[in-house]
Amino acid sequence: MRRPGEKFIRNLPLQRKLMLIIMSCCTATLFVSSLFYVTREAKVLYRDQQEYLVSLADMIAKNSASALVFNDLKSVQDTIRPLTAKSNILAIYILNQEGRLFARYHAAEAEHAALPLEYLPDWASADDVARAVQQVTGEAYTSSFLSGYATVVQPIRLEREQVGTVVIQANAKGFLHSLRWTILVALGFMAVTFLVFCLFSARLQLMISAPLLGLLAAMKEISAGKNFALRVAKPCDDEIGMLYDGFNDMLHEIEERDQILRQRQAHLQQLAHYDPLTRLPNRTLFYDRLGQALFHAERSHEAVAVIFIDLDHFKDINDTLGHRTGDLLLIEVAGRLGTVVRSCDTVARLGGDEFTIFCQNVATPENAALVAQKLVTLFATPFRLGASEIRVTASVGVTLYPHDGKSVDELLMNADIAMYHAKGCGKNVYSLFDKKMNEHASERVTLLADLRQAIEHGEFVLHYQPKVDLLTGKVTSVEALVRWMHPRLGMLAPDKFIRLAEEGGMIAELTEWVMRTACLQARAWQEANLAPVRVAVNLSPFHFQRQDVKQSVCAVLGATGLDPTLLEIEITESALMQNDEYTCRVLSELRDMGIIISVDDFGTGYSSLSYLHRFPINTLKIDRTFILNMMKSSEDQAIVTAIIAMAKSLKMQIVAEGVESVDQLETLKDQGCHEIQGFLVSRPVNAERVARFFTDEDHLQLHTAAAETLEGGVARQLVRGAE
Ligand SMILES: Nc1nc2c(ncn2[C@@H]2O[C@@H]3COP(=O)(O)O[C@H]4[C@@H](O)[C@H](n5cnc6c(=O)[nH]c(N)nc65)O[C@@H]4COP(=O)(O)O[C@H]3[C@H]2O)c(=O)[nH]1
Repeated sequence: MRRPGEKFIRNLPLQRKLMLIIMSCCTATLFVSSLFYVTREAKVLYRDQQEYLVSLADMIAKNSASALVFNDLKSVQDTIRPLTAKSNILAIYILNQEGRLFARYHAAEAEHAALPLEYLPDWASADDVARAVQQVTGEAYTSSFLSGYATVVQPIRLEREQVGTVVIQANAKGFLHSLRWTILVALGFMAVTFLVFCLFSARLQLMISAPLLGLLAAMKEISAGKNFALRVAKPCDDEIGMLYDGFNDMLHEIEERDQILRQRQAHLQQLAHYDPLTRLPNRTLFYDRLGQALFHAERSHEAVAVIFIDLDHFKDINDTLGHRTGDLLLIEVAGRLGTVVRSCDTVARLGGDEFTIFCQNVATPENAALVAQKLVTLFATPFRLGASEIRVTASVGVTLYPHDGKSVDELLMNADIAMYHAKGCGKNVYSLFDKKMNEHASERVTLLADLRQAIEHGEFVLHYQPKVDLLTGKVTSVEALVRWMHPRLGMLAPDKFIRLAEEGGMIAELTEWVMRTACLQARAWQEANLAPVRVAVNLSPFHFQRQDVKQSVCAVLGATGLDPTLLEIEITESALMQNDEYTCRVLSELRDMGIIISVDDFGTGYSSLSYLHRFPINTLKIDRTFILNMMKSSEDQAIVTAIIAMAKSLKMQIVAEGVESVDQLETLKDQGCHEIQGFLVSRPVNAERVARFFTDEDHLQLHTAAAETLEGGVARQLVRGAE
């Protein structure tokens, strides 16, 4: 337990503590040395006094011994009289051999009550005198000195025989006087030395405490200003100097860590608020800024336009040209978007190929539309990425505060809906938000829920479209195309729900159902003794993102017992490019099993024709848009010619999709296309109706003849009537 004084001392400032220590030590030393000095001086004085009295007593004893023997009082008195003139001698007593008072002499000054022999009468008995002398002798000199006098008792001897006793009593005035002076000198010395010590200790404590206090001041300054770049100048080379070195080292360390911390904080700040790729504000910062802009707009009654931009077919670019190119494109796009808006507006990247912009103080919806149009036009110029040039378009959705919505979430949702609307309108356009779009959006949500149920309840049917060999006119295979028998909306085409199934994560289940049904159907045709017909099934690119494509195909083949050579798998160009190595491996394995691999919608993607040979592809299906336009566009005609030539050189089968007219058929035939698929032969029809095509009839001859003999429109109706 600490004592209160200890606590008080501990809490004293350093300077005071040092002063206290130095002064305590000095005072104690002074006190002890002065005490020693005074004691020693007192002893010397005392001894001098004593020796003086003893020498007087000896002298009296020597001079009065004979007179005492002869009882010569007068001689004795003569001997002692001169001594009594000395100021310090109070009384002298001579006792004879019997111990009785023989002679006495008192100093002239006033009686000294303390003298023990003073009141002894002259006739006092020897015993009384002896007792009085005994009492005097018994008193220590010291005490008698301190009590104001001193007494010396000396025997008077004559030839070794004691003939009397001399008692001298003296006052201690001289001794005390000298002692006082000695004490005064000691005190004076102490005072002067103390003063000198004070000055010295003040200086000394300053020498010790100043560097420490300097360090303390520097520490306070650093902790107040957080300026870790500050350094303290070392005042000396002792332990305190080492403390300064340590302090500086520590500051250096802290400064370095502080710098790293600041850099990391800045980096984290950047990561938290900015998109690392494009350096545009990210979703968090955009939400924050838009929130503030809306707050400001509400107070100043201004309108704010929120714009959602989504690149069209960006995924295909990523899949076919690689993610590096995709990233470079996004950076370029971000740069271009920044050129359209004012400095007070914000361009952000929400993720993927989605960008958002808000423009403050938009006077009218027309102004917002103007900005949106500018944004769409931005994409008219191709993007130059290194050596290659990429054309990409964007769909833009615009919504207005406060007209369309008041909150950040609402506005972004509206802009998103408007953007989807623009995509639905054929992409590369902008669309202003309309409340009706919301209805579409909610319809989409309802349809998604319906789709989930449809998969559970099996509300799908397959239609089949034949592919016909251009040389023999016979059906080579049929493509299975799914339809949804919606309980409320009737039969829905795949474009109404395939994307939904992909986005809703249901495509794998749906594809498996399609594959199983198509394989079962092919088996059924076989069992009905029809010529073996191959069925082609579409595999979604999303399906390829799962790592079990082969497994699910094998499972279906195993379950249905269909010969793998009677199964064809159609995948789009983008699926082919998506995961190069994996896709290539899976397709090779499937082809090794005898399954035919076709590339669907060929020509719409970004695949480099030169590396097609690396994939295990049997067939290329030229996209129907080229077939549709080839009779009017020489460019499309050239593309079709090039695809056919290239496929031939790679020893691939060529199928032209969407053949509707005899002209198209003839042209394709002339160019050496192998097969056609299209309304000219048949629309997709149910299993029962498609089976009619599995005879040996030359379907091309049939349709061509019908088309040639009748007027174009009627001919087509007839041709389609075959469905
Ligand atoms: N204008 C015109 N169109 C023609 C002609 N001949 C055929 N078509 C249409 O072209 C589509 C051919 O299928 P696709 O290119 O694989 O394109 C398919 C395919 O990509 C996808 N799809 C269909 N069924 C499935 C499926 O089971 N799974 C997956 N993943 N996708 C499917 O939906 C797309 C559209 O299918 P459908 O609406 O059945 O549309 C079919 C067919 O009706 C023609 O002469 N003129």
